[in-house]
Amino acid sequence: MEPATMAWTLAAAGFALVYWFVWVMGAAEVQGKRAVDLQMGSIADDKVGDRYSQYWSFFRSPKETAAAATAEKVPAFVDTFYNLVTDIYEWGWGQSFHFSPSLPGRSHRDATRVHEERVADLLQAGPGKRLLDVGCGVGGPMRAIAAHSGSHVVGITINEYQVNRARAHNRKAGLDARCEVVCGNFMAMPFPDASFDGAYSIEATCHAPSLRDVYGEVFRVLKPAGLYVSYEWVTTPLYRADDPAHVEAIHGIERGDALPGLRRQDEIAAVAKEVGFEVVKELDLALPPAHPWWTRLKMGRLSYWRNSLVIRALTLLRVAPKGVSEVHEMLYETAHHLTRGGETGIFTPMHMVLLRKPETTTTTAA
Ligand SMILES: C=C(CC[C@@H](C)[C@H]1CC[C@H]2C3=CC[C@H]4[C@H](C)[C@@H](O)CC[C@]4(C)[C@H]3CC[C@]12C)C(C)C
Ligand SMILES: C[S@@+](CC[C@H](N)C(=O)[O-])C[C@H]1O[C@@H](n2cnc3c(N)ncnc32)[C@H](O)[C@@H]1O
Repeated sequence: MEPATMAWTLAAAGFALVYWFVWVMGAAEVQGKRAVDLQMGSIADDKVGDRYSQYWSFFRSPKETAAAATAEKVPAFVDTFYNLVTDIYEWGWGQSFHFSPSLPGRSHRDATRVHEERVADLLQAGPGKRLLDVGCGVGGPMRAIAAHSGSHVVGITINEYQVNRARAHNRKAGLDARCEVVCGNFMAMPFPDASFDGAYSIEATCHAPSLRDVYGEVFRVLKPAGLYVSYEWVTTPLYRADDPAHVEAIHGIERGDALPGLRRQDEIAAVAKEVGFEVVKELDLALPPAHPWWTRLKMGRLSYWRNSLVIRALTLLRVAPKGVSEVHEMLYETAHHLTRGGETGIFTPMHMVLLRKPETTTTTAA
């Protein structure tokens, strides 16, 4: 072969390989985000590195920092985290930012949908009902629940970038008339008292420095007899604070997921009762006969490696902002800690509580 022909053939093959690797393989499981579209939320490209260091500085705060001062900073720290990870999550996981028990012989997408529809069924949702999604992400669960039940869903997230992504997805799915998204803090919600028939939170309230504050707000905005379902991230009774391997896994989960501190399983219902809820049902959905939720993380190892290469190449070509690689590495590590948490049984991301606001509430004088 002529050297020139050889060079052209190699160049064409190289181009085809890069195209396949980045545009085809690199697309999200639920198409919508491609590697070439990765941004860092609303952070300007040249500020990604700074924000990433800022994120880590939260975990380096001096011990003597008053707990209250740290708690005040949590919403801004969580907002920064979601600016950094939202696109990578969408690209590598899909539009629902949570886990689900795996369903043998069925896709991740099916398992995710079933876990979300369970919420709608527990809430007895239906047409004419107005539901609140507490910590809605980019709205994967909201769309599934609105489509399954016919209800109207209002979602709240602290992250403005997610609000825009969620609204765009709602429009694209033709569900924008029944799915609304609001930017705000779920510990001080911009909704009137008794304005929702039901509410749910999927793997979101673990970001709150005080569960009492979120549950108290949900209680306030629910109508009397309204139901609330929450899937909580907690440590299980198998967790031993004197086992260094346990501590490492739990700290790894907290650091890689913007958590001010994981709660114990038995704290959840206690807080719910304190704010006035009746506990209708409480169950760890990760327990057998459910199939492991962490197998999806384990099976993804090959694609993480591919994703890492794609991100490095795009950063080098200046298509993706600098700093994305570091964030991706952090998530890779987090996946390892989450898997350890699941395999050892010391952690669950799906401790489910079904709560009811009593028909009549008595207000106690202060
Ligand atoms: C509820 C929360 C988020 C839970 C999960 C949706 C995410 C937790 C860890 C994330 C991921 C880890 C590894 C990434 C991988 C290296 C990358 O190539 C593709 C994306 C990942 C799979 C990413 C996807 C989302 C998670 C599974 C928390 C924050 C409370
Ligand atoms: C892991 S994501 C889960 C999103 C969604 N429930 C899902 O399953 O796809 C957690 C969500 O909680 C939101 N969140 C965390 N702290 C918040 C706060 N203080 N106020 C409002 N939203 C918050 C985040 O912005 C994010 O949307």
